Amino acid sequence: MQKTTHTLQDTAFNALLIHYKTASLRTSGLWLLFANLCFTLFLFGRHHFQLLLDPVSKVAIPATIFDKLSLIIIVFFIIALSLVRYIRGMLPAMALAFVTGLYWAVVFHVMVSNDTQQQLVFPLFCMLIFTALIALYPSTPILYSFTAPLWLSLFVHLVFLRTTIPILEVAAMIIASGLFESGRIMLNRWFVLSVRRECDNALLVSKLDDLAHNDPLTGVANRRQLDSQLEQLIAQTELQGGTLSLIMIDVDFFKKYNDHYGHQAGDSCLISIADCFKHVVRQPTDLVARYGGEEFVVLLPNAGTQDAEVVASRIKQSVEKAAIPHALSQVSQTVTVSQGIMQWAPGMTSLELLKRADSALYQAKHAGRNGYCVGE
Ligand SMILES: Nc1nc2c(ncn2[C@@H]2O[C@H](COP(=O)(O)OP(=O)(O)OP(=O)(O)O)[C@@H](O)[C@H]2O)c(=O)[nH]1
Repeated sequence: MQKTTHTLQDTAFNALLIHYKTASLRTSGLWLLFANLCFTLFLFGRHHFQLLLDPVSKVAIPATIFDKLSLIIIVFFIIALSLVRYIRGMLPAMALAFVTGLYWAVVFHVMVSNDTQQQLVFPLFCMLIFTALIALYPSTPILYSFTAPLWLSLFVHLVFLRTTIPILEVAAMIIASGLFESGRIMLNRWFVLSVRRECDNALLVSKLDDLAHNDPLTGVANRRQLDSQLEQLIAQTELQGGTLSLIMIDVDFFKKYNDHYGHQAGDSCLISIADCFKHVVRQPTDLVARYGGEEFVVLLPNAGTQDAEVVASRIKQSVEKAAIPHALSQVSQTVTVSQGIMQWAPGMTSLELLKRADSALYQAKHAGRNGYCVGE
């Protein structure tokens, strides 16, 4: 039982985690693509910045292949920005992240190969990976799809394409990697923890709601829910017209049952009887409630006396079919119930309706039990 509850809790938690991951990645993915577009625009505009900042030297940054493809790249980012909300599933998201990361890896390669632009690479690399970290930390596979080509291109360049390995730059890259990975783990833990808290709170609220509205033994509605539902139904029927009936049910010779079989068996008997009631009413409009002790009430909206009598006879049959042995009953060898039916009439309060149903039940008891009487 406890294992089942744990599995249900885990399932709820996993569903919530996926929901929040998707929602968060959808928003932050947009932001990341926008940041990428800004970085790209900066790169394409850097010739003009350079000339603006240093007009005397007139040293222009040489154009690369990317400057020639600038329009295509900007259009790619704009399309990706407008498509991001339609992305469903992990693979397409990873593919988009990978293509974007690959684009930057190639950009870096071109920049590193071009001597005058090398100083831009490391700051741009750091900005990109930390921007990606902020946006994509809820999903490690998507984050790594984006950053893996970047790490790889820088690593290959530092280690294989240089004549001597630049120790300082390698050290800076290792520090950046350490900060990135520890930051990712920390942010991810906070994310999972906050979703876990949210899930626990939701479960707690649902448990409290259950306790506030349902009877803990039988699981049917409790007196509080019955009272509020009855008031609502009376107000509704008064306003819109229509019919409303109520059946009050009492288990026959239940004191004797308890005395003979014990209180625990009495509890099990009440659970089985409540199950019988639940199975014979219309769902979800009718309401089965525990009125108190071994008394139950069935509320039947849009039902007149005749409909209620049909339900009462179904209840009788269902309880008989359950065949719960009752050695001390004077009317049967199994547990039986007596029922009082009352139809609501205009002007009748909920208290009056319950009182009249109770009188009808009293009549049914006097008439020999294991049956029902209709109140007036
Ligand atoms: N096991 C159990 N017994 C309960 C519970 N609530 C009430 N009872 C018992 O139900 C019995 C009700 O007894 P009575 O009101 O005398 O009614 P009865 O014995 O059914 O007699 P009749 O209604 O005349 O047929 C009492 O013994 C209560 O202790 C419960 O939650 N569990």
